[in-house]
Amino acid sequence: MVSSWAVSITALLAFAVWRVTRRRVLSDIRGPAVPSRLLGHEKVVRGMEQVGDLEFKWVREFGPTWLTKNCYGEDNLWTADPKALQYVFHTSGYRFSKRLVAVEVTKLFTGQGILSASADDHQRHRKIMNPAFGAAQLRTFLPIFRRSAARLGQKWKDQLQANSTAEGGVLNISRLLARMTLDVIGEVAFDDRLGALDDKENELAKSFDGLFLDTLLYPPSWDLLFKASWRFLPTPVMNLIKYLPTKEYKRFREYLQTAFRTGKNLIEEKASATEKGNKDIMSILVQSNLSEDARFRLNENEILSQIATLLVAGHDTTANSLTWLLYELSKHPEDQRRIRDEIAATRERMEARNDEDFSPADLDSMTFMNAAIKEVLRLHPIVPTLVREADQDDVIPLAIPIETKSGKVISEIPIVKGTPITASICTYNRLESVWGEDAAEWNPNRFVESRERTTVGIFANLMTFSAGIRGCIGWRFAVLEMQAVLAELIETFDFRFPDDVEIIRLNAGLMVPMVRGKMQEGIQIPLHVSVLR
Ligand code: HEM
Repeated sequence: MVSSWAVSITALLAFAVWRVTRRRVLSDIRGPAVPSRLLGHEKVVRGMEQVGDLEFKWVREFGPTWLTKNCYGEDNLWTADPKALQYVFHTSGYRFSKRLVAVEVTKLFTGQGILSASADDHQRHRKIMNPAFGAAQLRTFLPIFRRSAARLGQKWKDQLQANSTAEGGVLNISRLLARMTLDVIGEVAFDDRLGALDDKENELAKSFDGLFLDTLLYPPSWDLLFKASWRFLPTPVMNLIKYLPTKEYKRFREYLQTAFRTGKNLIEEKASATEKGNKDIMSILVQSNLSEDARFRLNENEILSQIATLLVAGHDTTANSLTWLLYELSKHPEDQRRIRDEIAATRERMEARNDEDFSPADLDSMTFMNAAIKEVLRLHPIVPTLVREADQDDVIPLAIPIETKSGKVISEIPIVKGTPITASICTYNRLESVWGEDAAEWNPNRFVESRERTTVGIFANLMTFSAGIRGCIGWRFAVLEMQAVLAELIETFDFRFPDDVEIIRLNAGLMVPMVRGKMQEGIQIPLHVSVLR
């Protein structure tokens, strides 16, 4: 009896010492001085003048893995280390969950969809939706991407004619690009003409305009502290958060209601027309509701939530990336010309075959254009950070060892359950050890020259689409859409960066561009656009 007590106490003591040691390792990790006991680094991080500026500075000072404090003194382990990122997001499966705050905020504008689902539900959602995003299904979308890009081109020509000269003038390229990608997701996913490009008053597009600027840009201190306290609130109280009367919660509520209303109309219109075996998104969603097998069933709320999710995740992301791409090409006319020449050569081959338009293989064959797409996803990742939390005690492996405060050089970091890990995607995408000395510069050639690289993420060794089982389901969709739209726009227009404009990168949930000194005008990149054909 006495000996079993002694064994239990010894085991408990050993466990306590082991956990304290783990915590001590974490507190030995270097990081910037804490600016506020209550807010930790959260206020300075969310208030950064330009996305990534502080992280780029910290990586130079501490190496690619460092420690900051969250609100109420919670430790936050940041990493841009390729091995650590691959471990957390890919190798560990579901062992690193999304944090409660991220899940609850996501629910405010997407409901109970794939983005906010926890492990078991997520696996079910993903299994149901995966077939709609396969390579074969995607090929069938290409004509819609091309037609939509041509309609956007015509809109820009009309605007130029109305505002300046038929040959050219200055346009804010981001606004109609977002409207076009919204129409694309409507047509491709739900076989519906949302009409966002033609109708200025389009209800869905208007409920989306400036949504993230009004909700997630520069949160005040009280909001950071309030959200940090959510983990202590019981679920029934959490369920009331969406009814809070502040601007943030009101705007999210309005968007979700509009998206659900749109979704209900779509289901009513399309339900009778979908056939078993069809792999388009709407058919898959409608059929999943009828499934008798619980592993493949989505209830109505989940279907509406997937529609709300895809409307958000499937349009602004690609529009923003295309905006940054045209921005870089306007600043690098020689690269723009090289892409135009490549398109012209591919068009010649395509016409010699008597084909009417580019095939996916034609688009894939444009080496430099594809390098430019990869380069913009590297340099301007529109999701600059992702946060996860360890579901159990674990050890994070590092490819690039770091020196601790006590002078040790370590290549593994033991952590305790609950430790938040912030993946600095924008920093990983610019690590000199991975991308070379010019990692901070625009240089698509890095993707033309084949070099040995680390294996991280789902596309081009980038973290821009995240990695692993929760990585972007729409990455192939996004890449094909970017190829199709870019080829159309570069053939039709010449883009030049205007004098006296400075673009800044801001974190409004997604990384968005604004003009310095004109933030009240919202998201924009004004470019000088001239018509070529
Ligand atoms: C350049 C464009 C895009 C970028 C950079 C991007 C990036 C991302 C990232 C970083 C995630 C992970 C988010 C997280 O862990 O919280 C994600 C997830 C997701 N994306 Fe994308 N995305 C893009 C385009 C698209 C498109 C076009 C679609 C749909 C048509 C889409 C649908 C989704 C969905 C449904 C998820 C959730 C996946 C899951 O949880 O299993 N995305 N995306």
